[in-house]
Amino acid sequence: MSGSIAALFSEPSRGARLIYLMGPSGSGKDTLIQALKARHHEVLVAHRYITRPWRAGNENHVELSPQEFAQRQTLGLFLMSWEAHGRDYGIGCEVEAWLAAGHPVLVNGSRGHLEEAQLRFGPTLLPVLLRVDEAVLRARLETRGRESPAEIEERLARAREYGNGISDKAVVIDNNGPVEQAVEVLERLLEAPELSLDG
Ligand SMILES: Nc1ncnc2c1ncn2[C@@H]1O[C@H](COP(=O)(O)OP(=O)(O)O)[C@@H](O)[C@H]1O
Ligand SMILES: O=P(O)(O)OC[C@H]1O[C@H](OP(=O)(O)OP(=O)(O)O)[C@H](O)[C@@H]1O
Repeated sequence: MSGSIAALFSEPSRGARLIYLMGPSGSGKDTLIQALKARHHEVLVAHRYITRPWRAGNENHVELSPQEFAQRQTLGLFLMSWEAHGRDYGIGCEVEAWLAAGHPVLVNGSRGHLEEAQLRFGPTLLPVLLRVDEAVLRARLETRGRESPAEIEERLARAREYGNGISDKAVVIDNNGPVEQAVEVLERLLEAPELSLDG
């Protein structure tokens, strides 16, 4: 069945989907994406442009200074962008060309930006929410060790902000257990026939 994931990302098809992966900071999005790519190198993941040092964390993002970010935003070079935890996040406009060429794209998104993204993309956007219990999230953020205690509290407060409103609008993947379990759920989702809409 994994062949269908390879085909999904290698054979252009009309109606390619924007798979919009959300979850509070620390819920395991980067870990899930890396685990999926380890199994399926064909998966196309949009690089994020972030005003965060490229060395920080385990994401292959593009570091921009606040000035660079503001310039690109002014020039309309972001397909979508948002601010969180004192950082600016952007998804580049190149992703629109990938979708137009018939390639589905996995985007590491934001719950806070979901409404705007859905207005922009409509049914092309497939919302996926990674869910972890608060105690697990706290432990994961502390183990990650990238943020100060105050920044962890800020992330936990933001995690509570969106509550269940988002889960009603998204496919929910539980990541309280081993990440392999979450990857298998995501694989099944990607292999779902309606995802590989064919021209
Ligand atoms: N299923 C899991 N089981 C155990 N640890 C996990 C799991 N998923 C993620 N982690 C760990 O939790 C921390 C946060 O994960 P990360 O991928 O950075 O989250 P996000 O990208 O959503 O901020 C990392 O230290 C990561 O190794
Ligand atoms: O709007 P929310 O769903 O609450 O998400 C808040 C931010 O956290 C996520 O990024 P990431 O997990 O990379 O945060 P980090 O920069 O702390 O790693 C997400 O991409 C948003 O930028």
